[in-house]
Amino acid sequence: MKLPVSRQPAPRQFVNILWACFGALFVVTIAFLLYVWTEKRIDHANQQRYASRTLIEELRQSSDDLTRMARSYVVTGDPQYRRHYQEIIDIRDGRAPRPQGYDNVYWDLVVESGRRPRQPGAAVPLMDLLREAGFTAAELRLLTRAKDESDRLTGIENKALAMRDFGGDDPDALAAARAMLFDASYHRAKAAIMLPIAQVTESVEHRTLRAVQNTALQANGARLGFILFALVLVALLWRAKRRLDATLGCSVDQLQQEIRRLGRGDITEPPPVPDHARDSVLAWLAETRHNLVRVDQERTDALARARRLGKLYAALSQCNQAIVRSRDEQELFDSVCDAVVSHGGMSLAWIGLIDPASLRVTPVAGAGDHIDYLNAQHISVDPALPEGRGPVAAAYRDDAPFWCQDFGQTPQSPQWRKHFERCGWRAAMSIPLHRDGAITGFFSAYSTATGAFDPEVQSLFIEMASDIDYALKNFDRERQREQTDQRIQYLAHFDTLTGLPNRAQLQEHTLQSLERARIHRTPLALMMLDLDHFKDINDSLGHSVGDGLLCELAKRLGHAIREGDMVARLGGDEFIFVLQGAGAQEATDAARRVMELIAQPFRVGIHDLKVTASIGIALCPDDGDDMENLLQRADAAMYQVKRAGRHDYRLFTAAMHLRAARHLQLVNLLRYAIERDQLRVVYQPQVSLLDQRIVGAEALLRWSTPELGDISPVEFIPAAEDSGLILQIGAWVLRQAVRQARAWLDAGLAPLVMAVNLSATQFRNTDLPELVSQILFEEGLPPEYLELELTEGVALHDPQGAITMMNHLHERGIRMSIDDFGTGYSSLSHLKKFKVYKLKIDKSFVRDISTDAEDKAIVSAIINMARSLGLKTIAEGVETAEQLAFLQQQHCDEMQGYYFSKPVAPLEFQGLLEGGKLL
Ligand SMILES: Nc1nc2c(ncn2[C@@H]2O[C@@H]3COP(=O)(O)O[C@H]4[C@@H](O)[C@H](n5cnc6c(=O)[nH]c(N)nc65)O[C@@H]4COP(=O)(O)O[C@H]3[C@H]2O)c(=O)[nH]1
Repeated sequence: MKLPVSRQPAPRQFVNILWACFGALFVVTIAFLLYVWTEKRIDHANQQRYASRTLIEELRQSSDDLTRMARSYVVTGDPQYRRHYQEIIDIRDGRAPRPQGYDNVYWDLVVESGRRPRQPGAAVPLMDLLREAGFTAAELRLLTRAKDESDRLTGIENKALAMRDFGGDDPDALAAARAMLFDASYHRAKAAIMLPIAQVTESVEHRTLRAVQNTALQANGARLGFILFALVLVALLWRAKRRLDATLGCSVDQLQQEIRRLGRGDITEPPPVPDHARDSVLAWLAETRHNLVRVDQERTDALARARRLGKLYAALSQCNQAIVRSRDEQELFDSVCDAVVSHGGMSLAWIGLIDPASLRVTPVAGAGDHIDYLNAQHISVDPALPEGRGPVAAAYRDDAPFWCQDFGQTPQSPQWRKHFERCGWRAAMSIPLHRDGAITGFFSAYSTATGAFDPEVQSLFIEMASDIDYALKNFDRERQREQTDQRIQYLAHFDTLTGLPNRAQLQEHTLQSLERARIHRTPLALMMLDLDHFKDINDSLGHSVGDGLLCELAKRLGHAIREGDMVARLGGDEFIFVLQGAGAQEATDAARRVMELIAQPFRVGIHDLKVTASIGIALCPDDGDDMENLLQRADAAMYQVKRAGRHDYRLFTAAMHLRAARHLQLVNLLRYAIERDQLRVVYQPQVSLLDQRIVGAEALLRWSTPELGDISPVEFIPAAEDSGLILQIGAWVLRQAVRQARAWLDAGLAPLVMAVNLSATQFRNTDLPELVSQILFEEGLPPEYLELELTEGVALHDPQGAITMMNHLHERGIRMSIDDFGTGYSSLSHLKKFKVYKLKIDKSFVRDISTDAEDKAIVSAIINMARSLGLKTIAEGVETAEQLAFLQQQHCDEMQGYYFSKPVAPLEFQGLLEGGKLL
């Protein structure tokens, strides 16, 4: 890590001074060497001076010694002098070895015993030594002259010595010999030697002295230079030391000690830095220590944070594991709170759920210290309340995490502050939890450490909260899925409206019951129940009333069965009973009981309803041993009850089976009736009673098959309706009738209104107005010549739908009449809204009007009511003159019946038309 050092690095001056020191040291060294060299040169000059003098002295001394030896021998005749004399000459001329260190008086070489005190050296002629001794040429010339003079004197001396040798003790010879060595010529010869020697000596003295002096002068200069540079060096070193001290800021020892401390990792106390040393190594060291302390602190903080984060990551991991493992919210909340406290190092963690109505927050999970705090608190997010100003309320207000790093610095309601101080909490957080985008609760945590929620910790907690949100969403999804599964399961087995078992469960149950019956050879009854005229209730009072009735009925039926039996709803108002162990007797008893139950009025809303039911019963094994057969047969039995006037029960019989089989056969054949050209339309005249003219025709369908011959519409029209084939067949009839009306118009016959029966299925088909218009358009018949006959029941089943449909047809100019009027339960209020222009009085009333006073009254009432509503009336089934008379008397508008004509083929009808009046 790079430490932040506030000042510049060591000044350059110190280095410069150091370099100057090195330079000075170098110069001092050179000066010293120079000085030493000059000193050596002085020595050398002195040595040369001394050596020169010694050699010159040896030349002079040897001459003197020779003189002395020669005189001594001549005087004494002692041969040793004679030998010494010769040895001196031999040494001087290099014929005998020169004793070591010999440069002075010859006698130094001779002791009395004859023993020589010095070791012999090399034999070097004196002249050679002189030549090598560095004399100048002039000096060497003088020395050579002196040597030559010495050698000449040696000649004289040799003569004297020879005289002594040969003269012996002869006084003359002796005197002559002595004279030769002491006379003036001898002295002159001697002086001739000494003169050049003296000259040389003087010259050498001068020369060598001068050389010594010169060299001494140079040596003094070198010494001076050395001393000077040494002083400079000392000065520089002093400056360097000062600079070093200034740079270091303390002594090297102290610095070393400080660095050693630093090296040991001891950064506790930074060294004291005096003011003048603010820009020194010591200061930097102090700063470095300071920085190290800071870095160490930061590192410690980072470690602590990393540890805290590590704990929180562990808590997050635990939280995620809890999300994966928890089976429900409570387990999740408990686990998360535990994880945050035990792994995340928080003092307390809790989760509370909010009641949106009261804005109260109820803790549902918590862990950590002072958990009792939660239970004792009223927590709210209502800012109007004192308890609604805590962390949770703050998080709620902004729908965002709330962080409080230091309670001491945060304005909180005194109530919260008191609690937090008591519990030792310094920091807190609260994060809203969401469900479907709305706040559902809060995830809160408290810490005893100030600033515990730094950004990393915050983002971890936010992540944790979003994980909890995610888990809650998953729980919701799972719950929804379970509910959906249960719902699917329920829907798969139960009827949603009544809660009774549905067809699927009925099937399962019946199969099991049949199996049991087969194994135990016991009987079983299957009972089908259908409410009578339920549709009328549904249509007149609304579906909700109808549904209410079915629910009430289901309750009663549920109570009517024994344990082990079942009642299921197949749909609409159709219920099935499976009665185990029930034979004919038990089944009819059960049917009776059920009918009695149903006979009691039902209270649905404000309505008291009285209903009846038709029940068909099939028995196992007599009528079949599988569910399909038994159901078919119970249905057939019930159908017979319906046909027979309803409100009864009936056991299935073989005859019913035949009827059911016939029904099936009819449907099968009817499917191909059009394409096999088995259908035709006949027309029955409708006559005006005012002038007895044919004013209309009713189109009636006829069906004849090779297999079954002529089949009555009373039989096949219901089959066509049941099978849905009526839509196709009805459209075909409509087109035939319209086409026929157009043909008669085209034939120039008097215009008439063509009445065509519409079944309920056709009337409910929303495409009807378009179909009728299209046929009229395609066949070219104006709409006023068409009349659609609706049975009263058709209009009553869905009055509102009927009104809408009639309006649509009316807008297209198509007329409508109500067929079979009087058999249904027409509401006068509805009748007013119906866009019909004619009521057709049912033939059942007409049949007995001549004899039955009640029928007379009814027919009379219908005619009067129609008149008051501005509607025409037509009576059907008029067969007798009496009937006709009564109707005329009642001012009925039109009539239709065998009395005038049966339904006839088109050609025949055309004949009737062309015949004019029928009566
Ligand atoms: N006893 C007696 N009967 C008389 C007399 N005058 C007419 N009738 C019969 O009364 C029925 C009148 O037709 P409806 O009431 O609409 O009753 C019709 C009608 O509801 C239905 N139907 C016939 N053709 C069609 C059709 O094309 N479409 C639809 N939806 N229903 C049709 O079949 C029913 C029976 O039709 P039909 O057998 O043709 O029987 C006809 C007719 O032949 C009479 O003086 N005495």
